[in-house]
Amino acid sequence: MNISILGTGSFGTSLSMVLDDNGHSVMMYGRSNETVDEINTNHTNSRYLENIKINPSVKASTDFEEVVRHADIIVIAVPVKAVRAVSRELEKILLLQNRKVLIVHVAKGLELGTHLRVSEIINEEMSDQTASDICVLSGPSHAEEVALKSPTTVSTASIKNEGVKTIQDVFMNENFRVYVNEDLVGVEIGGALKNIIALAIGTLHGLGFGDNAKAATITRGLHEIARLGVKMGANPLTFLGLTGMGDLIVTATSEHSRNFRCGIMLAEGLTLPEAEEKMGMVVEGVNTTKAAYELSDQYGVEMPITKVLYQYLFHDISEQEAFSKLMQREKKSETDGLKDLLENQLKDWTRE
Ligand SMILES: NC(=O)C1=CN([C@@H]2O[C@H](COP(=O)(O)OP(=O)(O)OC[C@H]3O[C@@H](n4cnc5c(N)ncnc54)[C@H](OP(=O)(O)O)[C@@H]3O)[C@@H](O)[C@H]2O)C=CC1
Ligand SMILES: O=C(CO)COP(=O)(O)O
Repeated sequence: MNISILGTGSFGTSLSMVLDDNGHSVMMYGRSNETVDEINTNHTNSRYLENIKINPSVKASTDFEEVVRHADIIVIAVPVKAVRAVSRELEKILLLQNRKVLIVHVAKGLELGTHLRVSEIINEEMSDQTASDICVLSGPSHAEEVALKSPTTVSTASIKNEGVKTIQDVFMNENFRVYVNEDLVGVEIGGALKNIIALAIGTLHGLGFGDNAKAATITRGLHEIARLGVKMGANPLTFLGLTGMGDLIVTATSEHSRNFRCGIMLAEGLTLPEAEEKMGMVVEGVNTTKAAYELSDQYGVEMPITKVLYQYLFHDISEQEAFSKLMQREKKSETDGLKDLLENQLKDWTRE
């Protein structure tokens, strides 16, 4: 098939290799002349994927119209804050070309202000005339490892449940396994909110906290992700899967993770803008912490780790204050706030 990837960052580039390996004709859209020239000439993308040779048949261009015209399937691989503008432009071009494509996005986060999930943003900007379905592809999948063909498993879900089979077929190979999931909300919420927990654990790591604290933050982090997700309509079981537990583990324990590394830099004393600047790549957990904090208020869901991280990032409370706030909360049962939600929601998802 003809597939175009919007974004020449780390993940878009690694996915271009998966798709090219699978025999598809792949074009990438990038806004930087330098990166596009490097991909076409040297078959590398040194800013985003060091020491990786990209398949020579992958082509890149700064001409958005040309890249869109190439495709039956479009992969949106830009940070969440760019998804609305890119989708709006895509809608405009596809209307001019009088064409309809299948959309799949890989962005993990929530939009600031609207709190929308990424498929909702795209759906607001695109019409039935241009998009046959809007899918997400998400799961534990660091770009650096995908590019090395290290075995990776992800899930796909979509608005109409129509395009997922095609997405599974075009991406899947012996090193890249794709599952279908019917729970779009859960898949997107798991992928977005794990970044908050990874940022928090990076900070803990940077401050020299031990493995006990990290395990506690992963476990309690998953609880609060599930609590919010379930209130938003997700299947509780999704949070035990690749896009919940799976992505949380990989992001919260890996030096590849930009969220984890950003947390370390904060613990070392860099300000948030300094840490983001030094990273030079997107740290989705920052905006998502703010959006999730506001959502937790809107849905009346307790999210103590998100709340404390929000205060630490945006209201300058010290690390010490942050962690004593978490540890000294009132006494609770471990399943408080989860049991009823899970039981009721699970019934809905298992009813035929
Ligand atoms: N990296 C990973 O391992 C994974 C990332 N993801 C998710 O994928 C999304 C993209 O991440 P990733 O590739 O890592 O990000 P990077 O920071 O590596 O790259 C972002 C890319 O998006 C481009 N971009 C930004 N704004 C625009 C815009 N307005 N129009 C066109 N292009 C734009 C950048 O272009 P420029 O270079 O010109 O700035 C760059 O090519 C994120 O939501 C991330 O959470 C998901 C799974 C794994
Ligand atoms: O989502 C990812 C791996 O699944 C990448 O995480 P980071 O954005 O923290 O690098």
